[in-house]
Amino acid sequence: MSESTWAQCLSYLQDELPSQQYNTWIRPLRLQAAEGVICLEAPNRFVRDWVSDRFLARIQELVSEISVDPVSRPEVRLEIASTPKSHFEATLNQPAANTAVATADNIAPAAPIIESPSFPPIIERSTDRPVAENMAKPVNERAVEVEGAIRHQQSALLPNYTFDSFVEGKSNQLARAAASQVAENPGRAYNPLFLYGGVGLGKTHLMHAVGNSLLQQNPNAKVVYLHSERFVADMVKALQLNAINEFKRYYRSVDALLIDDIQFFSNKERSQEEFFHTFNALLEGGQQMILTCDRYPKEIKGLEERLKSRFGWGLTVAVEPPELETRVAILLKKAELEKVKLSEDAAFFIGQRVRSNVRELEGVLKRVIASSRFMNRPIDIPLIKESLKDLLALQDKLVNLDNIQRTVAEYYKIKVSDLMSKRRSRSVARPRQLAMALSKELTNHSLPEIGEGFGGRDHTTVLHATRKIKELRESDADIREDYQNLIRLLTT
Ligand SMILES: Nc1ncnc2c1ncn2[C@@H]1O[C@H](COP(=O)(O)OP(=O)(O)OP(=O)(O)O)[C@@H](O)[C@H]1O
Repeated sequence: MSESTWAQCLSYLQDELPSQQYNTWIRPLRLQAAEGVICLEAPNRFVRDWVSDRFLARIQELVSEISVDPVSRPEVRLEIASTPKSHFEATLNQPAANTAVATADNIAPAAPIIESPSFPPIIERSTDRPVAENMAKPVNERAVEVEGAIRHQQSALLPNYTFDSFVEGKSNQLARAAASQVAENPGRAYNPLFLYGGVGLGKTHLMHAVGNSLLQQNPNAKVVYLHSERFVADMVKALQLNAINEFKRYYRSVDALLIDDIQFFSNKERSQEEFFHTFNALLEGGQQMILTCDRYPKEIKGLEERLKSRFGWGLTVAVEPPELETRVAILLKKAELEKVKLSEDAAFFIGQRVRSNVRELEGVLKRVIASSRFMNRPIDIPLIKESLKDLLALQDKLVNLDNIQRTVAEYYKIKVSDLMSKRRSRSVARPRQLAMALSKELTNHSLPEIGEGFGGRDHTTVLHATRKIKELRESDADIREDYQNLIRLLTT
């Protein structure tokens, strides 16, 4: 099969599947030329099994339809791209040390240092110490200095960011499953694990959960967590100290490298170059990498193509904003951790009103807990209303029936008056039902009020609409995606 037939097949799949599924499962597949068969390479076993269970039949069908010669229909085969051996297998049996971070003495044998073939100009320049001053220092001294500086700056893992304290829901199920597989099988399950999604949705939490679990299994493991800006700063420092080899050695000696918010590598060419080589060395050495980003790798502007494509070699998973049930479960869990009594009704009330992300949800809960302590009152709905007065007033102003109707009409390219009309054709009836369901979810209006706002309909019509949309969100990927997009448009 030619590249172009596969591209055609991809474009069908892209239309058929929600983007998250397409990006996670289909996009990483690579076509390998073979005679009479179509060999698709999956980056790892997990992707291969998943694609095989859920998408292979459809891929086969499409390939047969698209193929020029219908008689010799090629068979589609899925294989795993060859993966490196896990570095953890080699280090797991080493004696435990008191620290999870290497010292100059206990540094594990470094992965081969690949010198950059070309040396682009340094653009992430810093000016606090002239290079010449450091050139005079003996190499060992510089190495210790760089090691010390890096170790000093490196962030510690947060001990409370564990799998136990992470509440699972539909929005993060896949990411959590992938993270726990990485924790069980570092360097082998998926490398790198790439978590992406909006702010405050739990990417850092999951990343730390893997790190904490690795340290629990092997206290001697060198698990390094840092923000991408730290990597850039360390590199600049190393260049100033004329100790870039020590920098390379340090980062390549880790058992697991966790880098947060890699979108900050954007337009930092020298850092990308350095990271590219670190990445290759770690991958070759079977050392685990986990990366987070606020968007899908291919959408990061100012990032080299070769890095983008390498990020897809492991598993790329989205973390979505949590749905209501998960928001409520998170609130109950956080209250339990804080040893505070929170009824389900109260959690539901907050969860319905705070929808953007988990960090905001936590902030609101903290405010409510503080008010309850301050006023010495139990957490009930009147107390919540009082302590969140400003936020609720602002929300009422922002999300109302009017702007829900306008947003939905715009989204489906229909008129607001269609939503009010009695027209029953699918092209307006479905958007109308969605708009009603969103009104129920996002505003404090009662069913009769919503019915009234949609051309004087009965409250049972609104009830039917909300039930129908709930059902469709389970069974119809397009409706699920539309609903999430609309929530996002209306609440952020
Ligand atoms: N599913 C969850 N269960 C429990 N706590 C969660 C969950 N998701 C997020 N949190 C909490 O929400 C807060 C924000 O999460 P985190 O810092 O991991 O977000 P993030 O996706 O990395 O955001 P950013 O991109 O802004 O760094 C943290 O305190 C985290 O513990």
